[in-house]
Order: sequence, then C-alpha cells, then structure tokens
Amino acid sequence: MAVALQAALFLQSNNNNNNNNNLLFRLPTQKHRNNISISTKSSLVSMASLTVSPVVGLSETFTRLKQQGKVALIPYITAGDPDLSTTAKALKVLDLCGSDIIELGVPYSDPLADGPVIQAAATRSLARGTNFNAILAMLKEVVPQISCPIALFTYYNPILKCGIGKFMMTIKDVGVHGLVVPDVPLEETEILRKEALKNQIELVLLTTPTTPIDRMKSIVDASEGFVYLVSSIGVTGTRSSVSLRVQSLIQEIKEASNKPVAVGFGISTPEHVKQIAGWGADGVIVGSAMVKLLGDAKSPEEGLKELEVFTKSLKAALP
Ligand SMILES: O=P(O)(O)OC[C@@H](O)[C@@H](O)c1c[nH]c2ccccc12
Repeated sequence: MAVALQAALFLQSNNNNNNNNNLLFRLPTQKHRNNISISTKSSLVSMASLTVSPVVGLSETFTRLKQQGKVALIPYITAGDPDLSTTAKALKVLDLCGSDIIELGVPYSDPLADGPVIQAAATRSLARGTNFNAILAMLKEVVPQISCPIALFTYYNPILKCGIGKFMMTIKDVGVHGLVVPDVPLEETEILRKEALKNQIELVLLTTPTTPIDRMKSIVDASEGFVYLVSSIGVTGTRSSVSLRVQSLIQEIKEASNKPVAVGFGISTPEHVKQIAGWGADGVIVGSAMVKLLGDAKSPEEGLKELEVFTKSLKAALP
C-alpha cells in the first residue's frame, strides 16, 4: 500500500520541482539494419528468410503511420517474465501481430510507478536472476528479427549504476531506438539528454493529468519520439474505463505541438483503444494487460498464444 501511495504521489506531478515525472529528449534518427523476416508457425514464430529492410525509429514510425491514417499499437512487457527466452518469443509475436513500437521493461526492485501486476512481474523476473546484461544479450539476438522499434523502459537507478554514457552506447549497440525513464526529474536530465543525443536514442517524456500546462509545454517541446500521456493519476494497472479527461488532454498537447501523442495507463480492451484513437491519439500503450497474460499463464506457450490473440484484438480495433 505504501508503495502504491508513494507511486500515486510520484505520478501526480505538481508545481514543486523535485516531484515531477518529466524528462527531456532528442532528435530522432533513421537506423538501418538487416532484418530477418519471420513467419508464424502455430503461435510461435520461426525464422523464414533473410530480407534487408530499413527499421526506423520512434518518430519516423509515427510519421509513417500518420501518412497511412493509422494509430500506433505500443505494448509493454517486462523482460524476463516468465523468462528471457519467452520474452524473446513474445517480442516476435508482438511484432508479427502488428505492434508498431514495443516498450520493453527492465525489471527493477523498487518500481514505484508500477501497479501490482507489473511489480509482481519485476519481482518474478529478478527472482529468476534476470539482469541487464542478459537482457542486452537477448536483444542483440532478437532485434534483427523484428520489424518494429524497441523502446527500453527503465527506472533511473540502473542507468546511473551503469554510467549514463555507457548505458546509452550499450543500448544503441543492441539496436534499441527509444528510452522511457519515468522517474528522472526534468531538471536533472541535461547529461541524460546529451548522451542520448550522441547515441541517437529517442528519449520519451511523460506528462500527466496533473502536470501544469506550462510544464506540459516544456515537456512536449523536449520529448523525443513521442509524448507519453499518462491517462490517469496513480500507478500502472488496468482500469475499467478510460477517463474522459484524456480527450481534452490530447487536444491540449496537440495545441502545444505537432509531436505524436501516445496514451498509456489502464488501457486493456479493444473498446479502450478504439475510444482513445477516436479522441485523436497517435498511439495507445498497453502494459499490465499484456504482462498479466504472460504472468498468469500455465505455461509460456499458453501465455504466448494468449498474447497473440489479445494483441490481434487490439490491433483490429485500431485504424
Ligand atoms: O500497465 P498499464 O496500465 O497498461 O500502463 C502502461 C505501462 O504499463 C507502461 O507504459 C509502464 C510500465 N511501467 C511504467 C511506469 C511509469 C509509466 C509507464 C509505465
């Protein structure tokens, strides 16, 4: 309860500078990489042939989708839950089922902005011995086999432990395009932005329903890739409905900038994604509902199958 309360306060960004949940970011870049196309075989995927196609970053993904009149589907899963080999397969399933960007969470011992589902996933993953190097090794293997960009999701502490410059170089080397760091205060991001810029990593800022308008504008100005609009105060976790406030928040952001806006928190049904797309969002982020499927399944294969069915249902509900 204490953690949830703390997280709720954390995400309710307010005027005082040391309690904000916003970051600043960088210029997108185009990244070309050999891409191994894969085809589904039952619910798992297998390598089919080698094709070369450019894989673009977050900003360019949104540009392409906008030209096609489409809205981005952005799933989040926790690396190493139930294990890294299943995470590797899940990334391919999510890619094959039409995900446009995938948020991959680095499990952390004190995920104060996360609700019970993602907290439990992080605990399970860490208990299995998942560590950052193992995640990197998995990504080095998998990223060339998927066609959508990966945005790594981590709290600030693991970045500091690794060293900011080294962290950025390392994730770039394994083909990560984006980065979401929910607990770095906007005022403390100068060095983070500089190193991200050097390594062509697009770093995404978050704004919330309680972020003062002026602060939201500085966040939107500085965000790279897209603007993460947190739909409701509190922690991550599925909600029965999406707050109607999101519609006006999307409009406020769009009045401030033409950067793509993706909405997250609580989204868990095709009806939710349809509603948010109808409000003009450029992307929808679904985390806990995805994580729950993998975490609750009787076997990894069952979890992957359910992930496939669920992802397809969300994709079908989006333009
Ligand atoms: O789990 P939800 O309610 O679908 O919300 C997305 C969320 O999981 C993902 O973007 C995320 C995971 N952990 C976070 C911490 C802060 C902000 C966002 C996140």
